[in-house]
Amino acid sequence: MRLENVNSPADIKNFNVKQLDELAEEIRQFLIENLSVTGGHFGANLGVVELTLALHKVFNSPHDKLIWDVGHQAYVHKILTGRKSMFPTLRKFKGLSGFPKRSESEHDMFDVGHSSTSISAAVGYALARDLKKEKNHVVAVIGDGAMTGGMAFEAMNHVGHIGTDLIVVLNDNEMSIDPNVGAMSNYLAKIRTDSHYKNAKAEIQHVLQKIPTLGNKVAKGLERIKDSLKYLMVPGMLFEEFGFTYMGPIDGHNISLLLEAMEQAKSTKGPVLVHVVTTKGKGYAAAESSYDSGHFLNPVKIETGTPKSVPPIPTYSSVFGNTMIKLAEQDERIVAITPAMPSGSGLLKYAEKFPNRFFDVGIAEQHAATLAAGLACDGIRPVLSIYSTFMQRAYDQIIHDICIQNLPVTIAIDRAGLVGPDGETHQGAFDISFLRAIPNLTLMMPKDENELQHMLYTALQQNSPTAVRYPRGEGRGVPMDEQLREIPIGKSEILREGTSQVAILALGPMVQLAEKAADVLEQEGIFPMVVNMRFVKPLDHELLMDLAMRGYRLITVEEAATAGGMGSAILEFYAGNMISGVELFPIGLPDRFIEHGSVKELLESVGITVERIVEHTKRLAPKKRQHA
Ligand SMILES: Cc1ncc(C[n+]2csc(CCOP(=O)(O)OP(=O)(O)O)c2C)c(N)n1
Ligand SMILES: CC(=O)[C@@H](O)[C@H](O)COP(=O)(O)O
Ligand SMILES: [Mg+2]
Repeated sequence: MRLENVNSPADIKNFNVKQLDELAEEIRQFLIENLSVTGGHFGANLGVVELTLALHKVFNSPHDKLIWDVGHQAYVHKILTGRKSMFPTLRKFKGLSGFPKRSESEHDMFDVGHSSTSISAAVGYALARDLKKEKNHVVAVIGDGAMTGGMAFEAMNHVGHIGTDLIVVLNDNEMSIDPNVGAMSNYLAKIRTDSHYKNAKAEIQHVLQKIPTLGNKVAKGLERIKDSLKYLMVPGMLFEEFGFTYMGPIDGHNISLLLEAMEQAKSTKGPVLVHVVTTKGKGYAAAESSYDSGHFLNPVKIETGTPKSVPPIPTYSSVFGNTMIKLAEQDERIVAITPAMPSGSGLLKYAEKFPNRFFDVGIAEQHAATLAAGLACDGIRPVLSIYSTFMQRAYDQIIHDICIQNLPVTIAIDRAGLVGPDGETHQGAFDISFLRAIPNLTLMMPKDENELQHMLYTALQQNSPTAVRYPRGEGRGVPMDEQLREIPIGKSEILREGTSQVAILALGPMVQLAEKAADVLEQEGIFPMVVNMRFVKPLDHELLMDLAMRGYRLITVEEAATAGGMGSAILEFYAGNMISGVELFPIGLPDRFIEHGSVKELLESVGITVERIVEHTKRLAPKKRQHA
């Protein structure tokens, strides 16, 4: 067993190829054993075992800087940098993060989780090195999916301009979370598969150099031929035109070829791109073949495949996907757009049914939003399906391209609220705060999966931008109405009238918490009003006015940043209408980034609990007059 003696990159520096291959198999076994218990990004990590070994053999982390893109494939990097004993706590509360984090290790150069940031960060490190006149290697490891992200091209454009020494390792496995899409993916496939590309570059350059330089005219003509030959024959020309020296494609599971390539990259001046071809899920058949090789929550289930005895409670995403099918059947103007998350967003069945009305644009949230705007300008009803956290990438496009033009775009915001194990980079904490300030935009959230389908239907009846936010995971298991109905915009739903002059104003799944708190309070003689707020914008002004006039004290509960959230909006409403003296206690996410863990643990850690709602409702409820 070699792995037990590997606790830092130094421990593999003297390994030969055979020993590294043996270690690779032990690491694969380690991943399978550990991830079948903890879950995590299984396929991506199985695919980079040899690549990560080669990187840590050739480069000297942390003196040399290894920067991971998206970072979900950095488990092997963590195993080699002294954290293998922490894997039983992977993605657990207060345990090992699923992504590189500078606070976790000196070998983690950049906190990641959102795609396509690695080359920009690497340029930063390279320029810092140059400014300090230091000597080290900077390596960005980016996947073919992440390479479809615009930021990657912004960074390559800059690198090509400054020409600093930088190595980009492109890990090409033809997969994003789902199969990769786009012209970039097709381009890479061509390079990958065309055998004659293998040594074309060397041969071409050898032949071209042999041609004697003749008179000016002929030379110019030859130059043009050389260029067109290069375009035809030399792989990676796209990257060469960005100023990179392209090397590849290289078998990403052949350690000796990888070592050779990394050594060559190390000794090449200027920007270098090493194109490595791997198989996602390598070494675990089910992960190699399955769509969901992006991340298995528990690979063991694949083998046992034990169906659950009780039909599972549908997830919000699956209800979204099923509702999209229903709506699209009724209205041929409807199309669905996803930036690279078809399966996660519940759109696979929809895509099968309506292939011409489904657009997976790759990791390109900005393009996805403005694409929706363009479609809406010309009579189409686009539904932009996007995770709350990734929507942060498209904020300007939502303002500038969708809302200023007041276009009928529906934004289906999935993963709104805490997502749990993915941690700080993925919590859907901020969308209420950054969306509700935008004029023309309607923002609503259902209390359960049944109300989600009605809200989606309602959104598509509007002629203006409408966002529906809903959480990750299962709904409440409530019955689903057959007939979809329109919910009056800006109208909340009073679930319990109550009699105690205190109201709990809850948003989305927080309604469930509010009702549990009301049950506890009623045992103690306090009968709060419980409201399913439904809308963050526009608020139910009539209800809020009525509560103020009747002297109600208010508790707001939202699984979103308190700063700028629904509670803030209500306070602004009262202030803006010069209504003073309304006591309101906002319960929401605190002013810090929320780490990884289960949603239940995280809610408790931030005080979004039944107990805290009870505590503050009791504090605010008017005291009963003691009878003499
Ligand atoms: C901005 C952004 N959009 C979407 C995602 C979701 N996401 C995580 S990994 C991934 C696919 C990355 O594919 P690739 O870079 O090829 O890595 P692989 O999983 O194939 O190793 C996506 C779309 C993200 N992390 N960030
Ligand atoms: C790494 C990444 O960004 C995605 O794989 C993300 O982890 C998916 O999240 P869900 O599991 O909520 O679909
Ligand atoms: Mg990939």
